[in-house]
Parts: sequence; C-alpha cells; structure tokens
Amino acid sequence: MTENPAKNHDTEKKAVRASIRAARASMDTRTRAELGDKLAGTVLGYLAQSTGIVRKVAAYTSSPGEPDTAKLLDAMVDEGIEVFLPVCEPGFALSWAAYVPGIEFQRSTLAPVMEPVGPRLGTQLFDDINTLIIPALAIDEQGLRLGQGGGYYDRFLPLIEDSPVRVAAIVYDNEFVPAGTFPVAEHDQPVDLVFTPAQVHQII
Ligand SMILES: Nc1nc2c(c(=O)[nH]1)N(C=O)[C@@H](CNc1ccc(C(=O)N[C@@H](CCC(=O)O)C(=O)O)cc1)CN2
Ligand SMILES: Nc1ncnc2c1ncn2[C@@H]1O[C@H](COP(=O)(O)OP(=O)(O)OP(=O)(O)O)[C@@H](O)[C@H]1O
Repeated sequence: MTENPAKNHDTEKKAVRASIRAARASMDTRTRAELGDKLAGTVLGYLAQSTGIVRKVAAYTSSPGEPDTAKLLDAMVDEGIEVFLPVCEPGFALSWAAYVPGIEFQRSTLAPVMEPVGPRLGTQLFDDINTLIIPALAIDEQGLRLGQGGGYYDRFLPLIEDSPVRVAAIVYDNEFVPAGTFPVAEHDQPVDLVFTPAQVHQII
C-alpha cells in the first residue's frame, strides 16, 4: 500500500492534539485559575523589562481548557498597555478589535471562541504593536507551534512578517516540548518566545 505522508502527518497531529486537550480538560478550576495568575505575572515581568515601555500588545481571549488569559489581559490594561484581540473572518483570516475591561463579547460564528464587539482593525495595527501573543496546544524547543487546527495564525503570521512585532505563544509548562514531539509542516513559522506560567523561553 502507498504511504501518504501528508495524511500521516495530519493523523499524528490529531492524536497529539487530542491528548493535550484531554489533559487540559482534566485540570481543576482552581489550578487553572492559579496558573492564570502566575502566567499574568510572568508575562508582565517580561513586558516590563524587555523593551522599556510596551504600549500595544495583541493577545487573545482564552477558551475553556486553554491557559487562562483573563488576568493577563486586565493586568496589561492596568499597566497602561493597549490590548487588541483577534476576530475570525471568512477564509480563516483574522481582524483585530480593542479590548477594554468589561467590554461585551460574542461567540464567533466561525470558530468556538469569544470575540469582543467593536470596530475591526486590519494588519496596519501591527506597525506599532510590540508583542503578539498567540494561543497554542504545544510549542517545541525550536519554537514551532501546534495550534488548534484552524490554520488562522499560520495564515496571519506571514502577513506581518515585515513588522518588528515579537511573536510569543502561551502554553502550560509541560507543553513546551522537545523537537519531534509533533509533526511540523513547511509553512510553520517559529515563534520568538514562549510564555508559560513558570517562565519565559527565548527561542531566538
Ligand atoms: N482562544 C483562542 N482564540 C483563537 C484561536 C485559538 O486557538 N484560541 N484561534 C486559533 O486559530 C483562532 C480561532 N480558531 C480556532 C479553530 C479551532 C478551534 C478548536 O478548538 N477546534 C477544535 C474544537 C472544536 C470544539 O470544541 O467545538 C476542533 O476543531 O476539534 C479553536 C479556535 C482565533 N482565536
Ligand atoms: N499559510 C497557509 N496557507 C494556506 N493554508 C494553510 C496555511 N497554513 C495552514 N494552512 C492549512 O490550514 C489547516 C490547519 O493548519 P495547521 O494544522 O498548521 O493549523 P494550526 O497552526 O494548528 O492552527 P491555528 O493557526 O489556527 O492555531 C491545514 O489544512 C493547513 O494545510
């Protein structure tokens, strides 16, 4: 029988995703909240010392199971940082909307995520965004990323290649894994940084 490498690749990715999602789903609410607090402290510590005063960050609203970003979003706003969140658009594109604490959220019709209401902004926003924080299920030591499988960020990241933004992914500590733990494709772009509750890993 002829092997189909692309298909094997997808099957293997699916298996790794399922195993990480199951582990995340088994985490109790209190541990998730504690790790969310810790994550906020770790990321704020990084932003404060990395570039002096960071003014604009693009991040995301966590879904149940993902490391909790709610504390982080509010902590950044408290520090005077302007925060922007992704909005799913047709064709697996992303636009961006401003986050302010207490803003109304609505469920995307395109993906199982919550999104802020308000004006949608395009890639021009990234001319002065300092750091883009993105979700992942796992990141390997080369900075390569296993996402939820939509392909939204894989398509978005090349669009802002020329902007000076630093790209950071958030995972739990045990999801920062050795290279080879999950398959990677030609189009996968490494992130620059990995934020976990316990630490910041600089990839390059
Ligand atoms: N919090 C968060 N926001 C995000 C992403 C993300 O991964 N996390 N995205 C990253 O791209 C984009 C939305 N795309 C997504 C695509 C698939 C799934 C997902 O969980 N799919 C699963 C489970 C479906 C379900 O539970 O209903 C699946 O398809 O099996 C999530 C987001 C933009 N916003
Ligand atoms: N730059 C791209 N152009 C076209 N299709 C792409 C691109 N990147 C990824 N895809 C397709 O999107 C689908 C999901 O890709 P992949 O498994 O890499 O997503 P992911 O990184 O897990 O998702 P996300 O970025 O949404 O978190 C695959 O079918 C893949 O071939």
